[in-house]
Amino acid sequence: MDIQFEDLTYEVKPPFWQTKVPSRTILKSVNGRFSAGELSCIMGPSGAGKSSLLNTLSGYNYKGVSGTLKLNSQVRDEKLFRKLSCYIMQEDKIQPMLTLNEVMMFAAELKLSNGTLTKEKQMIVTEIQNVLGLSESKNTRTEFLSGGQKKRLSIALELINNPPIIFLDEPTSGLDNVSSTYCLQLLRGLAHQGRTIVCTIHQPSASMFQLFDHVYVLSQGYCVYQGSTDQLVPFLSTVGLHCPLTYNPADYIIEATDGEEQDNIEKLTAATINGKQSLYKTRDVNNCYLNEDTTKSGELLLPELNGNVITTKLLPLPPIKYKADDEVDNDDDDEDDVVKPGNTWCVDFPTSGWSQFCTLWKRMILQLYRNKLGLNIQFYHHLICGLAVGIVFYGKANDGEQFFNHMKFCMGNILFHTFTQSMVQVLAFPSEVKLLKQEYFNRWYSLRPYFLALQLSRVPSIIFFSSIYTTLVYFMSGLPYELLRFSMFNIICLLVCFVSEGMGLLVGAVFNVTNGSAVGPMMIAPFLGLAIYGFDFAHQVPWIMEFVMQASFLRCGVIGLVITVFGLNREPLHCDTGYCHFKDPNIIIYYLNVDRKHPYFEIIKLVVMLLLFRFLTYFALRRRLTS
Ligand SMILES: Nc1ncnc2c1ncn2[C@@H]1O[C@H](COP(=O)(O)OP(=O)(O)OP(=O)(O)O)[C@@H](O)[C@H]1O
Repeated sequence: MDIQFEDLTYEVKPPFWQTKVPSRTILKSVNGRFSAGELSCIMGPSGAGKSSLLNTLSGYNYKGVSGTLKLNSQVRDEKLFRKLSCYIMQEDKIQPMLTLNEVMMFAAELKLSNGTLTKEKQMIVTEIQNVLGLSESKNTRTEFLSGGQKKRLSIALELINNPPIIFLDEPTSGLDNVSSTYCLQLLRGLAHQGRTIVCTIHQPSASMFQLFDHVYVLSQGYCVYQGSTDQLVPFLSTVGLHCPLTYNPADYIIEATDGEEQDNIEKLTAATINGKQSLYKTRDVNNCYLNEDTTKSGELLLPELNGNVITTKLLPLPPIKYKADDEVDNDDDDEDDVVKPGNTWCVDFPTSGWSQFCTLWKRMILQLYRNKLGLNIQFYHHLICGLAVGIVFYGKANDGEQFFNHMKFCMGNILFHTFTQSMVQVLAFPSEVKLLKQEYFNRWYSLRPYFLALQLSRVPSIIFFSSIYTTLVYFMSGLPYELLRFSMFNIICLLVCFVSEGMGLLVGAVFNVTNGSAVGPMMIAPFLGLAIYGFDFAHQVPWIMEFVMQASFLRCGVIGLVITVFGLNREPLHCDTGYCHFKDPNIIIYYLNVDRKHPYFEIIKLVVMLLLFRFLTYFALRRRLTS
């Protein structure tokens, strides 16, 4: 499938509050073509606009983009194009805590249709592992893979559903020369089977440069060369730029077009008519380069890696029919697309929402269970904090003289759950969002099943750890051995956990770790202020403040605990000094002006807040994934 672009402009506007900063044009009416069966690269000096062009062509950037994008000479349908292409980002974002084979099998579960048997999925996965030289590491956990293996795994994951168009941002970054060459040879082999492979590369060595069929050179947002690698030097000579024989042509053109060589940029842009003019080597009758990497027996010969020559069968590309007019999908709702018969590329999601949910849930549970260090930290955190709070308030729950300690006990428990659950998500979720963004962009699954799996996968561990803490503090503090009271105590603490987790997820969905770790506590602060406001003058709190205080889930939790601890027909407390003002628990309840409140009402409010934070997180994620 050939990609063409005409008068492509990409303009970045400053944020609305920076009124004096002008908008910036990154790509300036560039033109070009990337053909099927070729390994193409976008080159240029740093800041030339390579990543911007790749992001624009892949559909990753769409705001501020103007011009015409075509597929096989027809204006492309973006939605269909997304199904035909995949984008492998520079940073290798790979699911942690799983082995290479498991990661690939989960990807196969998500990317191959429900009708494909597990045996067949494993065969496809094994074949790709063989082709990409990953079979020896298939049982290695992804975090222990080398940089080159990670890069090949990123490619392997996207090859599972065999897309005809692959975009890669800097596939060789962070790799040594041998691994880079191996990676490019691999991509060249895949391209020569009929795929369109486009990657950006900063400055390839001479040997790497020769592996590309087609190069597109950008400088300052203009196209300064487009054509085959072997035509570059003759082309440069026509405009008076003579590349010495011993010089790497890639280095030469980058040096000749860096920011200070304005004349050269203008000359070359004019000569290529900003990409409209291209210089190709001879093609065969099928308008495709002769495939020198493919042997007659249908095997792909890959270079030697660690002493082994990898010879394997090709990953054939199925025949692809593309007729933009026929295939335009007018359904606006991404989630409800149906399979169009006869063309497997037209499936929005190859698996059902339920199947996506099950696969994602299994993957999340496995990752959670494998994260032994994380589980141990959480276990000891809850155990030690539970013991510490239990010791501090040991036997005090029955003491009529300890009014302030009773309040500290209720608030302390709520604060413990709030900080524990929210901060874990604030710190952990942003990295998961990056992974989600890549998988979502490459259409592995839709957001709804992911979100549901995310919510449900954490429930068992939150219940388990929270119960350890609450059981310890409940019994060590000396609260009555009553099932209803103990259950209510647990439920209220659990609901605070879930609301706080939701708040942490919301912050993690919107902000990165650095900003989130400031915003997270900042968000808790007003809720905390509202939670403790007015307890010592509860009957004089103005109605407006009473109304505002309802918004604090911490207050709901504290009131819920106060009523649970001192309400529900609690027996009078002990009093050793003869007179204790708060000996009767009803006086505490009255003093705090919660005598007309019921714990069930606080529970309902907490459930509403729990749902509210979930909805906000869902919409924040949706916005993040589509912006
Ligand atoms: N969203 C953005 N807002 C402002 N400037 C941007 C934005 N995206 C890109 N730029 C600017 O556009 C120019 C081109 O960026 P781009 O990342 O495409 O360059 P590049 O050729 O890939 O560079 P490098 O090789 O250094 O990665 C840079 O000067 C960059 O600062």
